[in-house]
Amino acid sequence: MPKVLISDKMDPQAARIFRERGCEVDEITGLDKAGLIAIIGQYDGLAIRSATKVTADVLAAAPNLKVVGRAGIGVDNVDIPAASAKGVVVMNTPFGNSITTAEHAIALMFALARQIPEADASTQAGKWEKNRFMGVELTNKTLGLIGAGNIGSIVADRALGLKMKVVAYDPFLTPERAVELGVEKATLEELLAKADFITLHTPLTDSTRNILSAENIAKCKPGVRIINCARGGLIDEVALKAALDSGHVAGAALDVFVEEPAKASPLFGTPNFISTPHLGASTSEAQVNVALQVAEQMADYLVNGGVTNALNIPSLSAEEAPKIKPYLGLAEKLGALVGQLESDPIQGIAVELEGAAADLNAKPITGAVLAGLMRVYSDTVNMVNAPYLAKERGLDVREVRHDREGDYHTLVRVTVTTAEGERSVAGTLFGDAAPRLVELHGIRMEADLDGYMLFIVNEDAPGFIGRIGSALGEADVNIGTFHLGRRSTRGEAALLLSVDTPVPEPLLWSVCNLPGVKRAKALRF
Ligand SMILES: NC(=O)c1ccc[n+]([C@@H]2O[C@H](COP(=O)([O-])OP(=O)(O)OC[C@H]3O[C@@H](n4cnc5c(N)ncnc54)[C@H](O)[C@@H]3O)[C@@H](O)[C@H]2O)c1
Ligand SMILES: O=C(O)[C@H](O)COP(=O)(O)O
Repeated sequence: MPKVLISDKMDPQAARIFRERGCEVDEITGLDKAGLIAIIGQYDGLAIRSATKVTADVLAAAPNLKVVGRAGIGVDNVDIPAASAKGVVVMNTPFGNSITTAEHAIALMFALARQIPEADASTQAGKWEKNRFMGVELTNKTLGLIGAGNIGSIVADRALGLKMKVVAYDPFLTPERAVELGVEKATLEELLAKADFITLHTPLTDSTRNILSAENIAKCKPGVRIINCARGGLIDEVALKAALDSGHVAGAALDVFVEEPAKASPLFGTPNFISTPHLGASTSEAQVNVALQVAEQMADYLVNGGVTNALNIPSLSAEEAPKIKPYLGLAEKLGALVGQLESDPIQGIAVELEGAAADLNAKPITGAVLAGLMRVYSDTVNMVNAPYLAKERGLDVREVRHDREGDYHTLVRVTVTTAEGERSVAGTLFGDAAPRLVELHGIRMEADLDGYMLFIVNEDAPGFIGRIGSALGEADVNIGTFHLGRRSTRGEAALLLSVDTPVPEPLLWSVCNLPGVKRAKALRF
């Protein structure tokens, strides 16, 4: 039974779903790095929010870990390249808290416009400072939206409802989408010059870090009010403090900080500055959404191999997963076959899909071929890290789909290129489920690739099969199945035998030395 650790505070629905889907689950929150490293080794899945940092050393201490699930959107607390290299799938829940976070941005915009937190504190202190708190209306003001993705679009919709004008800067926003959203597409410079309020809704990347730098803050309209419910690091906090002090920025509301938890900040105590402790996603509705979704997704992966909302592997819908699963088995076996057969370094690999296979998502099938191939060199390779390792090794990987109908209703062909040229193997699915080899190096041959096998290339000549049978018999190696094929009568032939026990090295040598044998390889599936 897969074992999952929930390491951040999560709605109890997550644990319930994990159990219902057949996973064992522990909830241990508040662990420091050493504490997490000490226990992570026992788990197949790790469910987190933003507090747990899944660093390379945490991953290194997690030999059984298969999936990290983020109950939320941002995955900047997960070292995705390190997870990919270790074959760990990283998933998030990209929509479950979007409305809630957009509402928090709108709430902070209102709070800034009417200085609600300061007015509240003053009133409760018995001051009744009616003349001190003069606000501004939102109606007819311009909201500058930096980032018009899921959350940004919801903010735009709500702001338009408040009769604001919305200008948006997002390099991926198409003119058509801008029209659909009812926003004016702008450059960053235009936005900074026009906006009365600016709200940030981008991830933290190299292109967005300090997008509100001292220089860009200086380009803003005097009296601008700034809201950040996305990620700390999008605003230069020191520059923001200076701009608040000078009055160039009339107010700022941050839910997120460069350093979190933000126990101290140059901004704290600044007039017209509002802060919340990363509460954007903290509503009961959003937390139920993300908890249910992350547990469903992780359990689906751990139990059925279904992949949804993964950031480092192509997704497989619940509908696709059962259809594609037998292909993954076939693809791994074909990859393992070519990986074991080739002695020369493989320079390139082509995965061709024909018939019914051509209608499927090729990425996971290619991932499985690469995993089978590279597992020959390392048993920690899987579908997740295989494409990364292949890229790292400079392997040229191609996917080809053929519309043509071949001899089989579905076919996967794997062709490898080495210094010696190209060689291919092909397989089909019998009854849409059972993987079956149907071609090996251009020779038609039907076989199950299973257990211990012996592959022999020889000259087709009378008496050869008897000699092989005797050699194996003398070494007490029992033959299970026997598959024969040849290019032409008395030409090159190939033999694929399944055997009950491993082929010992001395037997392999004596087979190689039999008259007519060109080469022989012991295989394992
Ligand atoms: N405060 C919270 O609790 C909270 C809750 C949920 C999400 N978030 C954060 O909010 C952010 C937005 O989430 P989302 O779901 O809308 O993400 P999203 O991926 O749907 O949208 C992000 C948008 O940013 C745009 N973008 C990327 N680079 C840009 C750049 N250089 N300049 C301008 N735009 C750029 C993208 O094109 C995309 O449209 C994320 O960082 C997420 O982690 C915070
Ligand atoms: O990216 C997110 O989903 C938000 O930052 C929410 O983070 P949290 O789950 O820690 O509240």
